[in-house]
Amino acid sequence: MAELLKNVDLEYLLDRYPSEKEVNWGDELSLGEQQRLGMARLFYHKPKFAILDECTSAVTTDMEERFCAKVRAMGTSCITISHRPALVAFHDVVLSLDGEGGWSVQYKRADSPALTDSEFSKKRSSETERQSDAMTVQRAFSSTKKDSAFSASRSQFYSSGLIAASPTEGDASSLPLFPQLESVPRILPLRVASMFKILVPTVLDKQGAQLLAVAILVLSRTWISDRIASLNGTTVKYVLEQDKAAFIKLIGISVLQSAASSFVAPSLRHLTSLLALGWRIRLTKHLLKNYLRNNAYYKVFQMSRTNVDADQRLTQDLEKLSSDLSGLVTGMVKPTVDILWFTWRMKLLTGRRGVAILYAYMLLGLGFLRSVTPDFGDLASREQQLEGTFRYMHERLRTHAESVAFFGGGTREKEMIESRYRELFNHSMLLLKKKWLFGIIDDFITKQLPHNVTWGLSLMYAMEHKGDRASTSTQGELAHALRFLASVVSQSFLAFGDILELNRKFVELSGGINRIFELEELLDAAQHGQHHDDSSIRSITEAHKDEIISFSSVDIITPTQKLLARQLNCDIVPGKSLLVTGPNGSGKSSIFRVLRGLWPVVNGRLIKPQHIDSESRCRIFYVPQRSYTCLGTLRDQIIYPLSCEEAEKRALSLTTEGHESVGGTNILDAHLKTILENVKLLYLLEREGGWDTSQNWEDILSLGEQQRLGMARLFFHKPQFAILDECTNATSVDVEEHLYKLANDSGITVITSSQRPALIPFHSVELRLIDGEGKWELRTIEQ
Ligand SMILES: Nc1ncnc2c1ncn2[C@@H]1O[C@H](COP(=O)(O)OP(=O)(O)OP(=O)(O)O)[C@@H](O)[C@H]1O
Repeated sequence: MAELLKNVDLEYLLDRYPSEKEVNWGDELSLGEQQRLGMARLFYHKPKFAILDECTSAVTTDMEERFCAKVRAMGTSCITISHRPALVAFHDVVLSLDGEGGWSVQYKRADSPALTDSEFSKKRSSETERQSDAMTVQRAFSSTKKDSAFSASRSQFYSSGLIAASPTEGDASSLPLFPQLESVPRILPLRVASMFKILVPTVLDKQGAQLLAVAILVLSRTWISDRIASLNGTTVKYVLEQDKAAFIKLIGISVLQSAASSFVAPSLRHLTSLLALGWRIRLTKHLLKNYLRNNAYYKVFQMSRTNVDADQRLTQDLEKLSSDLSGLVTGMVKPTVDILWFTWRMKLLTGRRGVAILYAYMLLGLGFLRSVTPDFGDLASREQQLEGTFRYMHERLRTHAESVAFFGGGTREKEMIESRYRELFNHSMLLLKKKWLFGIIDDFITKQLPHNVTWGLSLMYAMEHKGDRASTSTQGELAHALRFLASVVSQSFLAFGDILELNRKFVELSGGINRIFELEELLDAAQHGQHHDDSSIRSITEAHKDEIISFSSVDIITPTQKLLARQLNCDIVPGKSLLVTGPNGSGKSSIFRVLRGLWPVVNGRLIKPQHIDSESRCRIFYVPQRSYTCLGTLRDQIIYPLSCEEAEKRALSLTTEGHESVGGTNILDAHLKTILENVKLLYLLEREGGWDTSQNWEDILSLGEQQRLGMARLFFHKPQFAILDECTNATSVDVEEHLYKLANDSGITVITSSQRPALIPFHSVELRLIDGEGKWELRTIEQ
């Protein structure tokens, strides 16, 4: 394994991750590192044929060359999809598709005539834009036919002068600490208190009124149960006395009571569900407020020490918590009211002695049950966590379905999913077993044994009852009282059982509360951390001429405390674009993370214009390495992160007065159409059926198309500074140059991370990250 990693220059990963601990590789490795790991996988499998689909677009040309040479030496035939003309030297056949049904095959044979420049230009005049894209690689193929090496890179035509460099030595132990996202956990009662503040801020609000209605319905249900219990006893009395008239009257009352009971039970269920829904909305709103502010979602996933499954907590856990809570309201009010009510009834029937016996039994039972109750809170919380992991595995498969299918990795994925499922299954089995065993004891103490107590109390009542036992009326009275007593005692025990059940529910609920409020505290910490970081970033919001991005002695450090650039000093002024270069994993994207405020400035000073100016225009816009398509229409893809209304307003503000009658949407669409034309994606508009088509854009657009859409987004926002993080590496060199020219012409100062020499002419300054261990150099690019 070490040898394989050495082949792809990744041996340092062995030191960085010495233990077998599971790491979120997608988050912690740069794209170039991931691509190199992919190549290591290829060297491990040594196949006869390899399909390489733009899989080295983020590594340097040198490294790519080495890979190709090694794959050849292995005897593997490659089918490569690439926009890099340099790669054609390693291939014998080129298949060019023009995206409009046309294709051509060129063989690398010494006797096959190469297309001359004049032939290319002749061909070009009859080409559509997309066909001309396809010619780039063909041209490169023709020109490298006889060379085995790469053509000289354009970089050699540029000279450079040193402006600044990293200090030579540095003390690793004096590195400032990367602040981790951490919260001080609060104790459960405090968490419960803040939950109630969110759920029921005042009795007069909607949820307060619903709570009150639930309490009233519960009270009436107890009263009706009492009436029914009393009627039960009276029926026996009238049957013994054979009093027909009284019996019919009783039936009438009973029908009325049943009707009331039928109204109360479903209404209570309905109100409980309403309450749960209302609470879920409140809690979700409360959490989302902080979750989606100041990039807290990013910090929770990337910068917290613990693995927080925020998605699971915000969805399923929240739903369970709110329904459990609303269930608890009825579950709590009912047995409390029942116990009080029936104790009073009991006292009337059996006096203090009966009540004392009942309570003595209840307290003993409760004490015993508490001592044998397993920790259902922890068990339930662990179950929710395992459910979250299991769902995450399926989500990952959905996101990476195509890559997994290309690898034929179904069996391996099945194993991984099954191992998570087994964990969940085993835990659920354990929980079920504990619930079953506890249920047996619980049932015995709260439901079965109490019969004996009932009998004891009945005997006590009968012995104390004075009267002529031979007379029918006394017998009827006694029968009535005994049935009533039995009902009262059994209702009391049911209530007692409910109270014991409450104990279990409380413990379970505490698990849910802990999970949700742990997230709430982390989000809170993320918000406060943000303020703290901001204080070290001085945002300049003065006149235009002062707008500048300036790093002064800023250490770039990863969350795992690895130094990438020591005391970086670098100024970016409008009109002087910066090119950031360096090997994979040297920290190019990390500088952008610090600049965008995702990672904190741990020391030194960073000056940058405010992200959004007073006219809500973006000053610094970021086009990421991994393209992002949002949910929504084609229009939404370009105007993201603005909403349609905001974009229309902006389009209107850009136009002259005469256009106002045309309408915001039309003006916006006309503007967007020009942008699509510029990034050579106009065909999408026709193909997808207009601006309002909603698609799963990530799946239906190729990577290159997604990258061009990303650039269209940049041209729509037209910021002062644009951070372009290898965001055009899946497009052809021609298109890439065209896009950079457009950015230059639009007055956008770009800060680019790229491995492509062709982009050098578009920049004035180069920041070289030399070894990914802190060394850097700032150089001018002289053309
Ligand atoms: N969230 C993180 N936690 C820990 N380490 C990280 C994290 N993100 C990046 N790194 C590490 O920091 C180093 C620099 O990463 P960065 O993404 O800045 O590289 P890069 O120069 O942009 O690479 P590439 O050319 O491959 O895109 C890498 O070694 C990477 O593994």
